[in-house]
Amino acid sequence: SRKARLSHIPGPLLARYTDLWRFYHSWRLVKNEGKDFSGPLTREYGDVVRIGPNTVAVFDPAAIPIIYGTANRLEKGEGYMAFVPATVTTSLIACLAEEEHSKYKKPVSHAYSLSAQRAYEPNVDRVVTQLATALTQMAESKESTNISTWCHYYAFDVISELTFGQPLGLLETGKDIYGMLKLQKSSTYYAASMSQLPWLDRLLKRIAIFRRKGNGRFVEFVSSTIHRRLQSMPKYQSEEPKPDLLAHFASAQERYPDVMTPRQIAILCGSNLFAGSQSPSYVFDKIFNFLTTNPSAQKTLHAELSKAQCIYPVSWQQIRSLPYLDGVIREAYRLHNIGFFVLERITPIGGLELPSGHYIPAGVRVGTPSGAPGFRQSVYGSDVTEFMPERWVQRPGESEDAYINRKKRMEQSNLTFGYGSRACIGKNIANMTIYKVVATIVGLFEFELVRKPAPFQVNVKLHKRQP
Ligand code: HEM
Repeated sequence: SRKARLSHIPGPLLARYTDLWRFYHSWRLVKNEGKDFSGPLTREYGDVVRIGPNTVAVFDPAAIPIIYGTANRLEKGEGYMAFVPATVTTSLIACLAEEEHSKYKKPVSHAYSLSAQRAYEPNVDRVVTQLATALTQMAESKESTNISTWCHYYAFDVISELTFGQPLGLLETGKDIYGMLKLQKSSTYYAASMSQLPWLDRLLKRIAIFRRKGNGRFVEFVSSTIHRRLQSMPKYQSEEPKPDLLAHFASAQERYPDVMTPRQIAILCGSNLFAGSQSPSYVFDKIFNFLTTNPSAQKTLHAELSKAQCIYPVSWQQIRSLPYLDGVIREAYRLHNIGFFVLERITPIGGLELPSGHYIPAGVRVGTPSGAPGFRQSVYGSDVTEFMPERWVQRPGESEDAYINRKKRMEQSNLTFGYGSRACIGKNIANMTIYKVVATIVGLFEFELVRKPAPFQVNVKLHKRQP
């Protein structure tokens, strides 16, 4: 029986019998975002823990290449379907079979590459400038504001601008005009918990009310923008730089007419807007929570930007290797991770042997929660829960070699963007849009905290710095 097959893997008693254990914990972890859940679990059960009748969570970073590497190419588990609407089955994140995934990824992967991204930088600058202008007005009027919300607006507007050449308009209006922030919050709860009970997700999606396509006005805005752009799109040569992702998608239509249908292009754009704004919004929240409660860190970062003689909005080239800025953002990446969702894969015929020596039989859901490796005390030290940009910077007295090795270990014990063929396709875009905006607004403003921050509530008074 299933129970007996995994009886050699330790775990909470209830989890042997029901998925309700992980359902509950996943929901609770979204609520207590940023908490280290892996520490208590591994202290009690070790690095390989049975968290459901047929699900095993693996916390040993050495297992990451085995589970996610291209050598084994394990397929994704059904839990991923909870991340997409009922009618969408060809979104990259939810293509469970590897072959199916390659078919849909191949025509679009170039659009997300570093070389394609160079052409997007002016679009990012436009949106960064829009945010800086809104913040300048608030600084002048001396009103206090929630900087976390404004960065969330930026996250939506910038990804929308890069996807189809037009922002959603949240920064311009200063309002969540489509109710996206609320929708994103409820979707996060839904996906975190329903991914643990895929049968319930399937059932709910059969019920009419869950089959609605979501927020009507938003869907209409997105589809009419895409439609209009596709009608008036110039014909690009395949090597020619293109201003945004939609231009790449449209030009791939010629070479891959069966895959890049108008519907698939709409799916790609829609999932970009969601996947591309959700994690960044958590990252911004962490960054500004940290910087506003630590004025000395704000000073250090500002001093680094001044020394680099940054001109605002900063260029990507100018700031991509500033060590303290890099440390601030890497800490937010490491600590922002939400949820208990193991990036689940299905063990292949013949099962899977883990580096720890554990054998997992075939057909078992196995994986690591993306946030867990960043909380590894043996790699990051006993202060893992602290936001400490300095841990990414060379220490006084530390040799070059020792620093490189220490950093490499931290990078290897990290699953923020996933690993292997299913890793985040938007990582380069995420880096550029996040580094540029953080550097620009810390360069232009000083933030004074007006009350103790809470999740997604970082209320500040802004002071414009002297040029
Ligand atoms: C801080 C920012 C971000 C983080 C931490 C993040 C994290 C992740 C993770 C963990 C995965 C899934 C890996 C797996 O299932 O094994 C993923 C997939 C994905 N992300 Fe991101 N992401 C970020 C930003 C973005 C952005 C800006 C975009 C769009 C431009 C994006 C688009 C996607 C897509 C389309 C997938 C599915 C890829 C595939 O299966 O081929 N993400 N991301």
